[in-house]
Amino acid sequence: MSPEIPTAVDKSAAGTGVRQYHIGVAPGEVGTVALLPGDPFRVALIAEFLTDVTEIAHRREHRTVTGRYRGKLITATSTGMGCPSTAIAAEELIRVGVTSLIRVGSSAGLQPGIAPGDLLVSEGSLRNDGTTAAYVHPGYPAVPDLPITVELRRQADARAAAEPDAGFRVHSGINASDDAFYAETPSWIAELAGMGVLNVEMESSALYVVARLRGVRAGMICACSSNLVDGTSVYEGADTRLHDGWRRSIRAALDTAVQLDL
Ligand SMILES: O=P(O)(O)O[C@H]1O[C@H](CO)[C@@H](O)[C@H]1O
Ligand SMILES: O=c1cc[nH]c(=O)[nH]1
Repeated sequence: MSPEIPTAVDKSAAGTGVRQYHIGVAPGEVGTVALLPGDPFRVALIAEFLTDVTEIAHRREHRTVTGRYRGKLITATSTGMGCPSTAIAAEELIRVGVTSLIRVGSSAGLQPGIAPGDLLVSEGSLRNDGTTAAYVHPGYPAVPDLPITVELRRQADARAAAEPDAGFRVHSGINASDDAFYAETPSWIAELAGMGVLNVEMESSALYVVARLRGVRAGMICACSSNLVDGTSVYEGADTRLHDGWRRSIRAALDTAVQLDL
């Protein structure tokens, strides 16, 4: 029998009600809903839609602003790339009072016909990451909040209807969350596509699992950056379609926050 080792720190209780160690945000500085891009530079893009913008903190990859959209207080915090930093950002935002988390990401299409700039609403995430394995059983599903998901789809469709000549489409389905961008081999991409997985990104599985475990709501809408099966790519060279997709996904997330009063 191994001896019981006493521990001084219980992380499940650590840091509640104080300025957070990684994201640098304190209770009272955030709204109840947060939009989560991966890239700190896209926090500024979200801020363009807000009034009364205040930068709260910028530590490591986590930049946070608050502002108002149609009167509602909105927080935007970047997660950085991948599940480890996303889980930290989600845990710390929840500790300071956020109850709804909407990722506004970029993601690669895995089915033919998904084009750069198209909008992708997540109905669930295949957990190909290490972080969620530290939290839950292998069979535990990574699923978003249903009302948020349905409203994201409705708002995305409304954006497409409002811009009939813009040439983008809306898709929804299961995505994968991979840990390793450059370890996505042709055979892994084909396997995901063969299972009907719609798109791949790197954060939503952690976001959904942490949200479920902590009793808050989460969802995701992405803009397509490239298509890994038909080869339409914006990885090499500038392309305005991804940027336009980000703006539309942010608008759909903000309107979802207002419509559901998150
Ligand atoms: O643009 P973001 O939101 O960071 O999302 C995608 O982009 C990064 C990879 O290029 C990963 O973080 C992936 O999930
Ligand atoms: O956005 C992403 C994430 C994973 N792999 C990709 O090709 N793109």
